[in-house]
Amino acid sequence: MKALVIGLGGVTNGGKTTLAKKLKKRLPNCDIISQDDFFKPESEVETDERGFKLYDVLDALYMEEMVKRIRNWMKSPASSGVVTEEPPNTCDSVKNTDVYILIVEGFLLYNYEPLNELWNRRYFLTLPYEECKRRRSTRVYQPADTPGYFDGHVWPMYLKYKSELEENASNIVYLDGTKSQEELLSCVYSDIIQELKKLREGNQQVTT
Ligand SMILES: Nc1ncnc2c1ncn2[C@@H]1O[C@H](COP(=O)(O)OP(=O)(O)OP(=O)(O)O)[C@@H](O)[C@H]1O
Ligand SMILES: NC(=O)c1ccc[n+]([C@@H]2O[C@H](CO)[C@@H](O)[C@H]2O)c1
Repeated sequence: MKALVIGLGGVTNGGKTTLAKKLKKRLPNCDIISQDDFFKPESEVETDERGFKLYDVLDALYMEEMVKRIRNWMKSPASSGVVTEEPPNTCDSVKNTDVYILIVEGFLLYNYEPLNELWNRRYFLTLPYEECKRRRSTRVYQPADTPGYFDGHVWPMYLKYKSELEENASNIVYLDGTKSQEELLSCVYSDIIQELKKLREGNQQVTT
């Protein structure tokens, strides 16, 4: 059995969750793990001297639990309940596939060492400051952003993380999050199909 582990990272409100759900609908045997499900409870998240809760750092997340969840999936993808009906709108090259696909979506995926060896392919959605701030202002988190939170914590942490990636991490496919949902979907979908084909061709080489 073969598995593909896809990272869908990027800026807050970049459209990660939206894109992951659309991909799942079009790909066979596809499951999603969301980093947002691993946030610590508010009482365990540190507060800085300005009174900002420090949510946009790895310390705010139960990362070991997330790695365990991913590794469990990899041990036995078929038993995680993802065996799906053939998606009606998928293309021929993924029909009758024995490949399982895991999409891990989240805002801090590529600066956590234990995850680095797991990815088959990594994407990163970006947004310019204005658009990110606009989208974020329409969302209500629990707890809600306090005044100045975006400019004082969220955006600076994102810039720091992104510049670390640009310096250290290779093979990340950057995506412009201002593109339409359809365009992003078709770009990432066809790229994943190429990865599936590579896996299949790899299979053939082994068996013939
Ligand atoms: N391509 C797009 N163009 C315009 N708006 C989009 C696009 N994709 C998503 N959105 C909108 O942007 C907002 C954020 O989307 P989404 O929740 O998918 O982002 P996210 O990256 O998962 O955010 P976070 O991880 O911070 O919760 C939503 O209101 C969504 O409808
Ligand atoms: N899910 C949460 O517990 C939570 C609480 C407060 C803020 N956030 C924000 O989620 C984004 C990642 O999706 C980060 O930018 C956090 O600020 C999440």
